[in-house]
Amino acid sequence: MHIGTPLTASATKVMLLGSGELGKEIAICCQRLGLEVIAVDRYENAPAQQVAHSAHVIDMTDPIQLEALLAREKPHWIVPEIEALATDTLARIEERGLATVVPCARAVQLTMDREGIRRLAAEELGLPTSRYAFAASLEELEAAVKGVGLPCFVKPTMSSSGKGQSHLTAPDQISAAWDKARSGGRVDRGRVIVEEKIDFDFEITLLTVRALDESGRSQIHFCQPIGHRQEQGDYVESWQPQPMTPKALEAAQAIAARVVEALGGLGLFGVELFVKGDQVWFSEVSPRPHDTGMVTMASQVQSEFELHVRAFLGLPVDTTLRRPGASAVIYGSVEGAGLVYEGIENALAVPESSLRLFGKPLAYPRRRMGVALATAETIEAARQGARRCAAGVRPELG
Ligand SMILES: Nc1ncnc2c1ncn2[C@@H]1O[C@H](COP(=O)(O)OP(=O)(O)OP(=O)(O)O)[C@@H](O)[C@H]1O
Ligand SMILES: NCC(=O)N[C@@H]1O[C@H](COP(=O)([O-])[O-])[C@@H](O)[C@H]1O
Ligand SMILES: [Mg+2]
Repeated sequence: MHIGTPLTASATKVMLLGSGELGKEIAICCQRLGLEVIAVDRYENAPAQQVAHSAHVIDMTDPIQLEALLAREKPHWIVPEIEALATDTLARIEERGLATVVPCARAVQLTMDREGIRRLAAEELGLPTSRYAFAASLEELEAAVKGVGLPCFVKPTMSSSGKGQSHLTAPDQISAAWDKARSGGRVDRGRVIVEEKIDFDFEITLLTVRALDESGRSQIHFCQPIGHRQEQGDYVESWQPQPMTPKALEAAQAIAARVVEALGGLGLFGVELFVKGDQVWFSEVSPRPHDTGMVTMASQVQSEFELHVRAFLGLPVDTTLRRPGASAVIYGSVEGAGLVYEGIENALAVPESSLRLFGKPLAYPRRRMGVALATAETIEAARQGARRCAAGVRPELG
């Protein structure tokens, strides 16, 4: 299928690389449009694999395994869902015209690595970011922290959801931060980024969609900003819309548009920004739906997942907010296999609430196992609703 033409019987195969909670919703949206979904992940029975036509378990960072699977399945679209992938393999597949990588291989390559996206944003595009430096040894890290200044963050160059991340307030924490970054990322590349801590009023995810218009030209669409609260580098609560000054919104949209245009391709991007008054800093970007954007399943006419799928298929998109909404994370709380949930009747008694329990086969206390969603007349009421709904759900070992 060529982008912009109706779906045809000859191009209907989507391969998801990563099959977590975000992939599960992408899979459902693809299936609603009649596509075949092949869900791939590093472990069996991952959330998207439970709703896909077929599933594979491989090490997606291994180019040989990934290439062999792609050669066997021959998908028309490859939809990366996590960062840790053999992205050079994806670039080769795209170059040879064998499949469309969503949004494009370059965007996936640049964003999998904090160094790639940070250098693009700060050095090539000249966008405002925190001060930063990279380090490849404990000695280099000590020098980098000195240069950037305290307080700061140390993060593995390849990681997400706060994995391997440390917040440093004193020099004697540097060595522990180095060890944590090396062991806690999804892939140890032996390299870390040090970032100055930005003293923001709030942080947002600006979901930005690059889609085709009726004449086949690409166009940028923005969702309303999503506010969120993070603990230990991982999101615990999000809401939409996040009120901000017209100047800050304008700056946020200008930054997001520049980043998304520079990355290229069709799809939805989660642009993470820090805001203080009218001032906005670029933090990072996901070339795919964002965890904080799960709120859009309740708050928007089309969720971030539907927008992603529509955009890469060349279909029309609508980013309209339907009603103020919020999401609150449900953690595993316990460790073990086969989690069951008590209290769902009470949780769902919250007006305008709904649940997404992901079905991850294995729980541990800080693993995200589900989210509660709620809408209401006001943002505050929606946040309260989502929190109450989440608190009502009690994960237990079955
Ligand atoms: N330079 C910074 N200044 C202030 N806060 C920061 C900075 N870097 C990270 N944080 C805080 O830590 C959170 C997680 O950081 P970041 O987004 O870089 O990690 P991540 O592992 O990519 O997480 P995710 O995959 O969930 O986006 C941010 O949302 C923010 O709350
Ligand atoms: N911030 C990125 C993010 O939220 N990614 C989501 O978490 C899953 C991994 O969860 P797991 O670590 O519990 O397997 C990923 O597959 C994706 O859906
Ligand atoms: Mg982030």
